Amino acid sequence: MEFLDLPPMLGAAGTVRLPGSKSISNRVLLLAALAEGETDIRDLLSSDDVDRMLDALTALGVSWRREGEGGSYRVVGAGGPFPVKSAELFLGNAGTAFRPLTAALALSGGEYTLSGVPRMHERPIGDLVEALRQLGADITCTANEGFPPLRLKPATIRAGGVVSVRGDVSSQFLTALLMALPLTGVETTVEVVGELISKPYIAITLELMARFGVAVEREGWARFVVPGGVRYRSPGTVYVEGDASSASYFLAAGAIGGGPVRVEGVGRDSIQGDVRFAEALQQLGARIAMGDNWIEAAAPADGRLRAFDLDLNHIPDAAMTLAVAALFADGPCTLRNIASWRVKETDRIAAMATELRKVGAGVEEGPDHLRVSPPARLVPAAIDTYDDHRMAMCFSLVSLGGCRVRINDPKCVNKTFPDYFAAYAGVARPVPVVAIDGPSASGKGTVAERVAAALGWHYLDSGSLYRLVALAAIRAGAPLDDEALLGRIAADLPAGFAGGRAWLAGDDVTDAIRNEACSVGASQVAVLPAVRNALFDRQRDYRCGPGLVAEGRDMGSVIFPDAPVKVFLTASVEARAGRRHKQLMEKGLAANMESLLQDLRERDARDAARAVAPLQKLPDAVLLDTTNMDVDEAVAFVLDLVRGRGLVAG
Ligand SMILES: Nc1ncnc2c1ncn2[C@@H]1O[C@H](COP(=O)(O)OP(=O)(O)OP(=O)(O)O)[C@@H](O)[C@H]1O
Ligand SMILES: Nc1ccn([C@H]2C[C@H](O)[C@@H](COP(=O)(O)O)O2)c(=O)n1
Repeated sequence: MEFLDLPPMLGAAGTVRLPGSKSISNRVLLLAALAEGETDIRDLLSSDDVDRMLDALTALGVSWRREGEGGSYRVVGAGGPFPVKSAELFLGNAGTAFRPLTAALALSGGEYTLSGVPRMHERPIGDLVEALRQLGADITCTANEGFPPLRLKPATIRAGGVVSVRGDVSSQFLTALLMALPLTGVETTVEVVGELISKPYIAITLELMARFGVAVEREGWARFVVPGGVRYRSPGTVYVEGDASSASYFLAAGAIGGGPVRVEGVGRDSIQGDVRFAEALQQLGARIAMGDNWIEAAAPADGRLRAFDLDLNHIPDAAMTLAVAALFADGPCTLRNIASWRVKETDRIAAMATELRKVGAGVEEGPDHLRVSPPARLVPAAIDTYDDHRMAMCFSLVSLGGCRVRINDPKCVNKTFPDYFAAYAGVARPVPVVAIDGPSASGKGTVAERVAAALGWHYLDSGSLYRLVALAAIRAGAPLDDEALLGRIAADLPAGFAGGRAWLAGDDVTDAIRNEACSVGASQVAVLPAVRNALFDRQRDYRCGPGLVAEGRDMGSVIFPDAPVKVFLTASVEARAGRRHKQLMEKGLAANMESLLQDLRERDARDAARAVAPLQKLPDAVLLDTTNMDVDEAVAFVLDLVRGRGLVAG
C-alpha cells in the first residue's frame, strides 16, 4: 500500500489557486458536446473524473481538443444527440459523468453499455433509470436491478407530460434528467418525489443550462419545466470556477492553523453551493473574508473553534471537512442530514467514523448524522482512504493538530485534485527539525543539545534509545542477536528521558547506558531491522512544536527525511579519540588512546557498512568538520544555518 506521511504542522498560512470545479467541468463538457457550435472552455479541471467524461465524449463521436498546457479546451458540439450510436463506456467512479451520460444516452436512440469500478456498481441509480423508463427508455441493469452496469437500447421516447424522479437519494438524478430532456424537443415537466437534497447542485445545473440557451422554469424545488423546441447553443467561451469543495480543506486549514489562508478561484459570485462552507466555518468562530473571486479564513480570535450542531444537507461534500475540523473544536459537534454520504465514493459516514476514532475522537454514528467528540490529544494514525479523494484530503488536516498522520493510498486525490498534497504543503508549516548525524564521539550530542537549548526546541539523542534497548536486553539475559526478541524488547521499552536523565523501568540509567557493555551492545542491536523499525515512530514522536534538534546516524536519511536543516557533523578519528579520551579521564575512568582509536574505527565501519540505515553523508546535508573547531564554533555554525533557512527570527 502506498502511503504519504505528513509531519506535525505548526500552522497554515498562504494562498492557493484552486483547480477547476469538478461539478462544473463535467456539466460544461456534456452541455458543450450536445450544443450547436464550438465551445471554448477555460480552467477545466484536470482529474480522473474529468478524464472519464472526455474519454466518453471521444467514444461517442464528439470532437474536442486541449489547447496548450493549461485547462483550455475546445469542444465541437454535436448539435443534438451523440453521433455514435453504439459504444461501450467505462466511467470509473465518476458519478458526475455516469448519471448525466446515462440520461443523455437513454434519449439518444443508440445501443450503449455503461460500467465503472466495483464501487460505482454499488452506487444506486435505480431512481434515474425508473424516471427514464417513464419516458420509454429501454434500460437494463445487467447485474443488479437499480445499480450499474447498464445496457441502453434504442427506444421510442414519449416525452411531454410529467415525469417524476426521487430527489432524496442523489440530486444527480434530477441533474441528469434536466440536462437530457432538451434532446427530446418536447416540453416536459419533472416532478421531484421526496425532499430534494443538495439543492445548490441543482442550482448549478440550471445556471449552466441557461448559459447554453435552455431556461428551465421551476416551482420551488419540487417542479421543473424543461421547454420544448429548444436546443443547446454554445455560449462561446465558458470559464470554470475553482472547486468550492476543494476550497474547504484550505479554508479549514486557515481556521485551524492560524491562517490567514486565501483560496483564489471562488468567491462571492460563485454559483457553487459549497462556498457556503465558509458560512459554516464562520459559525465555528473562524474569521472569514470574501471577495468576488477569493475567500480567506483565519482562526477565531481566541484560537479555538467552537463546537457546532449543523444541518449540512446543502453542502454534503464540504461537510466532510467539518467532520475533521470538529477534532479541533471546544466540545462535541453534530453533523446532521448527511444521509447521502452513505452512497458516495464509499459509505462516508462509516468511513469517517472509523478513521476519526483512530485519531482519538469519540464518534457516534447514525443513519444520517455523525457526532464527533474531540480528543484531549490527537493520536498519530494511519488513515485508510477507501478510494475516496475527500477522505484523503480531509484527514491531512489532522497534521495541523501537531500530530503526524499517515495517509494511505494518497493518489486517490487524482479523482478531483491531483496536486492536492503539493498545494497543502504550500500553506502548511511543518514543525522544523535540525537533523545532526555523524560518527561516534564527533561531538554531535554536545552540539545538538546546545543548539536545542539556544533555540528553546526539543532535543532527541537517538543513540540513547539504542543504548536503552541494549541495557534492557542485557538485564533480561537476551542474546543480542536474537532479532525477533530484541524487536519485541524495543517495541515495549519502558524507557524515556526526564530531567536530563535516562530512565528504564523506573531506574535512573543515565550512567549505565554509557558503559562499555552498553556501547558495544547498542552498536550490535542497532544493526537489527526489527529494532530499528520498533524505534521508528518512537523517535518521530519527539517532533513537537516549536521544533526539534535530533542527533544520531539516520536522523536526516530515515527518521526525518524532510528536515529543513541536515548536518553531517564529523571530525578526524584522531580528534574524536582525543575527545573521548579527555571525556573519560574527566570522569576518572581509565582510557587508552590506541584502543579508543581502534574501537572508533570498528564502530565507524559497522555504522557505515550495515545494510539498514547506514551512517552516510546525504547530498542535502551540510558537512561540518569540527576537527579544528571548538564546541562554541560548531554550535554557532548550526545556529547560523537554522537562521539562514528562516526557521527562527534573528
Ligand atoms: N568541536 C569540539 N571540539 C572539542 N571537543 C568537542 C567538540 N565537540 C564535542 N567535543 C567533546 O567531545 C566529547 C564527545 O562529544 P559527544 O559525546 O557530544 O559526541 P557524540 O558524537 O554525541 O558521541 P556518541 O555518538 O558516542 O554519543 C565531549 O566531551 C564533547 O565535549
Ligand atoms: N540514529 C542512530 C543512533 C545511534 N545508532 C547506533 C550507533 C551506536 O552504535 C549506538 C549508540 O549511539 P551513540 O550513543 O554512540 O550515538 O546506536 C544508530 O544506529 N542510529
